Amino acid sequence: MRDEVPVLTRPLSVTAHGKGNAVEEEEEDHHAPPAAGGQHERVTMGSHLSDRQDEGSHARTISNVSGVGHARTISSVSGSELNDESGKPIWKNRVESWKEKKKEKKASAKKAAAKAQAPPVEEQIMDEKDLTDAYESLSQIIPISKNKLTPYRAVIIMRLVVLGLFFHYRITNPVYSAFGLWMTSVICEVWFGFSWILDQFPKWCPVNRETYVDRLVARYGDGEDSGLAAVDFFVSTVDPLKEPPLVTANTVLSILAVDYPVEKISCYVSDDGSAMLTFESLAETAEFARKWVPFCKKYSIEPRAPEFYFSQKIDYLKDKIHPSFVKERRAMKRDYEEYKVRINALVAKAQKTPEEGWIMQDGTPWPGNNPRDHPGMIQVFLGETGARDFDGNELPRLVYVSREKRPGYQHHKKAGAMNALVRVSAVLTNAPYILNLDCDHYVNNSKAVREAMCFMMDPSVGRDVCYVQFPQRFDGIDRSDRYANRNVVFFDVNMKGLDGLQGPVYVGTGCCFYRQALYGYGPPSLPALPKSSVCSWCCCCPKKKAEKNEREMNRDSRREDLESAIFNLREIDNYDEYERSMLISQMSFEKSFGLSSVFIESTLMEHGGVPESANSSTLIKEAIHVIGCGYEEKTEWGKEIGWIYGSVTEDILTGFKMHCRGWRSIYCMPVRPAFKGSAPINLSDRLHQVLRWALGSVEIFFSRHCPLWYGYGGGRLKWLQRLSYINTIVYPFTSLPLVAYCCLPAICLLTGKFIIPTLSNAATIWFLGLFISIIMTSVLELRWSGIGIEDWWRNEQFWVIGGVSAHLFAVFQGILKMVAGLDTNFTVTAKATDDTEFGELYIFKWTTVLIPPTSILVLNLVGVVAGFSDALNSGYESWGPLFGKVFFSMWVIMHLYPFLKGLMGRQNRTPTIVILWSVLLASVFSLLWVKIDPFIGSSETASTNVCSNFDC
Ligand SMILES: O=c1ccn([C@@H]2O[C@H](COP(=O)(O)OP(=O)(O)O[C@H]3O[C@H](CO)[C@@H](O)[C@H](O)[C@H]3O)[C@@H](O)[C@H]2O)c(=O)[nH]1
Ligand SMILES: [Mn+2]
Repeated sequence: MRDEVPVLTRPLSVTAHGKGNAVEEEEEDHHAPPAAGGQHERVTMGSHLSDRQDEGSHARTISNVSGVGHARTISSVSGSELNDESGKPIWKNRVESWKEKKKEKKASAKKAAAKAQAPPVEEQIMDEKDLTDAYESLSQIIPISKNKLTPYRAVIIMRLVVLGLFFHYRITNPVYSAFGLWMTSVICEVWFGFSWILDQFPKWCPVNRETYVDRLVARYGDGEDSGLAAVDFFVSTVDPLKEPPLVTANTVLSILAVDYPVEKISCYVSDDGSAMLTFESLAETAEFARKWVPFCKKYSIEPRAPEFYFSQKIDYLKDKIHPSFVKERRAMKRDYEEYKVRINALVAKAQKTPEEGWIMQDGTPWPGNNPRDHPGMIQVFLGETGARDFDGNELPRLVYVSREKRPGYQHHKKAGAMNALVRVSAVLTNAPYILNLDCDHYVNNSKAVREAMCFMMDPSVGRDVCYVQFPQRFDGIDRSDRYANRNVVFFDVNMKGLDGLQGPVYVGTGCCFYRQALYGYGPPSLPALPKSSVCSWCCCCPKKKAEKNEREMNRDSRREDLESAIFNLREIDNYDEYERSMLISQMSFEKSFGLSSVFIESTLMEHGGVPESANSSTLIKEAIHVIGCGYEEKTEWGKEIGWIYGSVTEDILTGFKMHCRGWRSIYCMPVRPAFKGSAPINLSDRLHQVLRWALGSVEIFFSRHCPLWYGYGGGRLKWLQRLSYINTIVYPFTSLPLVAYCCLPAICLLTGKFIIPTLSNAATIWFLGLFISIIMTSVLELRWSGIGIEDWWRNEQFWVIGGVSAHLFAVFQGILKMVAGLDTNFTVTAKATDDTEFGELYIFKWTTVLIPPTSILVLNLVGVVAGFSDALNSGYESWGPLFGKVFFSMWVIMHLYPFLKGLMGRQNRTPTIVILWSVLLASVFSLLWVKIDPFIGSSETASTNVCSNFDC
């Protein structure tokens, strides 16, 4: 057979299979050593597209070997031989015997279980201190000092009290001359107060953590035979034109060079666009990695993404730098430039699709020519059996995966892609941990995996940890971070707060999962819930909730069965193939996991790994099977298992489900950021990103997973954690009162009315008190979190900008989607490619999202002008109330200022024009105002108000 198929010098063929399309043929001796002088030999489990002639016969073979066929054959076998004398199925006996054994075990393990019941943070701190004597723990909670936290909490309580008194005052003192305005403003204020509570209280007990990476090595060893757990990296990419291959390549290279035992790392790249460009550039990247990885390891360089490494300035005069390093670095840089040229050539070639579609280098058409209708494709590069690096060492396995897509099948965007990877990786490598990254998030700290393992592999911490989330950090953001791209307040304040509760939310990238947690089970140390313990506090538990609870119960008992299966597989050495499959199908795992017994079996292996007997060609076939477009039909994928579908922010939903099951997550912030990504820095792209996130939240709000009502019966979500999840899904709705509130000052200025009546002494105190407590909470928050005031202010500004534009649109789109079933598409955020520094910042695309903030801005500017001209006309006594209103209006304008800047584009180019226009507009309006003045009657009443300068 080997003679018939030409030996590939470039692995430009892929394994593709599906619905009678191209069917692959396995290279029989794939374990053969790399071809002599095969500098390009990178195929490991690689395969060739079949000889067209025996396609038919081969297709039959496949369906015989694949899990589907297998399971079917088995279930048709008559049951007699599988039953014992009493007619009971053998597997059932085994389950029972196992359950008994487990009971015994449980009694002895009770103590341990009691301790593992996730004690509150304070206790945990104590515990950990005690434990340091017994053994060195791999991480520690560093509590925030009492003298920072206590005043913070005191001020929060104070603010809450003052807020109550303030509302009391506001509601009992209506402004009859402007009742509508007053009413609107009070409603808005009540909503703001409510959303403040949602935002504030989850930050009640923030924590910091510290990891001890060297202790990890001390405990588990390093290198080939260390006890470190394996990790499967997932990288998602969809559109090589928006997500440049070079960006993805850098991510991949940084993963392959990560500081971790090589055979424990695999990198799966999901190509949702089925682009030959992505595939070919991955092949180039695998080749380049053979030079790049040994270089990184030899000199311990950081970061290990070449683009970012070489753009760093290094000081050659530092004494530590070795001359050989300088030489090699220069050579490496040249190699990288050449590699870049090759990638760019591929990109250039890919700009125009040939009419007959893409042809691979071996002359066969690219199976993915139609991205909406193509077979699943898999190609393995490097790895155990593949090409070695230039020093002769093994490299991590790199797998290209493009899941099957067919018209009429939902593919569920990123979540669907991730789930396909979960299954492929389970079949091929089955690492117990999964680390997922967006294509533009490279590994910035080569110890990142070790950092995660400090939690995951620590028996005192890791048992109930579903994931370790790292903060998202970014490159290439303008120094002042005009549009709050860094999201510092979220990543350094809110997330630390959540870490003190049940753990940070999952943000879609830079997150290391425990694979078992993705399979829909609860944490191991929590017992199955007894029926009575549910709803201990919700006395009015309706029937529906009880039903839900029951479902949860069933899951837990199913888990028991699953565990029994694990037990069986381990206890019995010479178990029978048929019996095993019987066990699996009988226990209806297929209903949740789909029809792949290979995959289901992999889920039974808590510590990962593939069975040694497994033959790589059957594994590849099975891998193709599990990325089929119909695989998830009538299963629980996306509902209970894996990444959860139903929202464009699949990340929030996925993390939420895990927390509901009682898992906890960990927030890990190494000093050197673990991962770094890019963010859209121009206004329009940024607003669209925020729009998508907000839309995702609205989708969750209207779904069955709404945190307001989901998961009470049997759920294990802590209530402050729930509050925070509620906050993440209701925040877009704050846009409605926000728009109203931003228009109010302008309307007041134009009509001469005001929303606050004459102030009494008591009222002045409440206003002052509120004002001061707001400032104080912010200041104290800055103090414990260590973020800068500028970051905080940018966040405030962008909260208003996003609120009156993107969030508003998200609310309407979300409602439209729910009512009319209109679907919105996932617009991938464009990644920065512009070489000029911050050139992106000034790109300006006009979109409808910009209309509301522009109108609000203009309205307020006009209001201020009108107010002044009005005051000029009416004399001295009207200046008092004017200042109150102008202050109010300025508050809005100040918040929208970055937006104004964005509208103006590059400042040093267009200032004159803009100034001209604004002067023109302003004078036209003020002149008009003086002439017409339609509100002359009402301004009399307004002028009697002695209004304050304090507003909120
Ligand atoms: O059909 C799709 C669409 C997107 N993606 C990938 O999803 C990732 C995120 O997309 P991007 O456009 O970069 O979105 P961002 O707003 O930058 O991403 C943030 O927000 C998303 C939720 O909306 C999360 O999924 C991301 O992890 C998080 O970084 C990228 O790697 C894409 O390649 C797919 O794989 N398939
Ligand atoms: Mn992104």
